[in-house]
Amino acid sequence: MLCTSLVRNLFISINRRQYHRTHPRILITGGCGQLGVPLAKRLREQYGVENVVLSDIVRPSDELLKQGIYRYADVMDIKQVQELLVNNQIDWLIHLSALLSAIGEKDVPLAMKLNIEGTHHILELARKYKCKLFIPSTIGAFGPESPRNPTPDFCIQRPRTIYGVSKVHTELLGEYFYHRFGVDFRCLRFPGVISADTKPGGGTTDYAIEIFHDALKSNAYRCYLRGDTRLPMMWVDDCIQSIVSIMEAPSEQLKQRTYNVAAMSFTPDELTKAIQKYKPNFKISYEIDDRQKIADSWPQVFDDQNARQHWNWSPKVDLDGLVQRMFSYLERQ
Ligand SMILES: NC(=O)C1=CN([C@@H]2O[C@H](COP(=O)(O)OP(=O)(O)OC[C@H]3O[C@@H](n4cnc5c(N)ncnc54)[C@H](O)[C@@H]3O)[C@@H](O)[C@H]2O)C=CC1
Ligand SMILES: CC(=O)[C@H](N)C(=O)O
Repeated sequence: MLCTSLVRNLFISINRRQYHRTHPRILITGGCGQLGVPLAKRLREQYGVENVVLSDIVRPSDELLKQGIYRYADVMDIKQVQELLVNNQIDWLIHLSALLSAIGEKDVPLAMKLNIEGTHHILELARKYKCKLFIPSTIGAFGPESPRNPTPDFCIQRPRTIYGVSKVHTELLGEYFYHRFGVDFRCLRFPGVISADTKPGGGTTDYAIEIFHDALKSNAYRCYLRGDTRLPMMWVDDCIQSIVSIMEAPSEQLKQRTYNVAAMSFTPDELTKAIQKYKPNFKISYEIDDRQKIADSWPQVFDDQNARQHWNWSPKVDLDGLVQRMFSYLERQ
């Protein structure tokens, strides 16, 4: 009798483990921002609505609430995230909360607290509860001394923003936790991500989103970066696909824990020309601000050959595809 029940329990536990492997329970922090909303949508389609918990400190829209589970969690308070991890039997932790580059320079103490202390909490919880962990990094993790065209995965990194410094800290600490404690840490350095249905959160690359809204509203845009400022960019669906791909990649396929991912690079002048194919009378003017200095210290072209070779990374959308998608999404709204 005892033996039968032991065998049955063992069976249930093996089945549950297998189920969690194919249907991981996922917690996203900072999930109401530009990347979290489309990421939650994609993960819910892939692994089941009930398996994805979206968390943030902001009040979610009614539409977001309808899409699945939402919980309040401030990453500065480790106990709030811990409670969610435990109560929801989380397998994958996707940590998106951060202050981006431009907004981070406006409130350095908050950026240090959120981007550095918040990340310490997440790393500690991933270690304690053996969660697979994804934290994005950025082109902003490089600085003026880095090679800018192209910028490889491994080169000098001396960023000059608190955002960049906090992301280098995340990359190094995540890799340390992988080597020292076996935390399955995975990290991608993203270019500026372009999307139509969620707003950008205060970065240096935001112009490449704002320009479409203003093109539709007034056929004109005043840009805060010089016309020849080349930066790496990516359509949001490619960004979301890269997260799913790296999370699903078998551990032995990953020869490093932090990878560059790229899709395209363009300047405001080049983006203007691509927009004028749809709106021939569109005009751009320039009023340069502090963000120029940040952009001038960042990569112009990202070298992502390791991601392509190790886990078959391959973006789908180029500049013309991006412009076409932005107008078709925004015109429908
Ligand atoms: N959007 C982009 O172009 C890029 C984004 N990334 C990275 O991707 C991640 C997500 O970026 P986005 O979605 O664009 O940022 P976002 O600024 O749109 O969203 C960040 C979210 O974090 C939340 N948050 C702020 N304080 C919090 C706290 N104490 N506890 C919990 N959540 C808090 C905010 O409410 C917000 O919803 C960030 O780590 C960012 O560095 C990296 C490269 C490019
Ligand atoms: C590239 C990023 O990390 C972000 N969009 C920013 O401009 O700060």
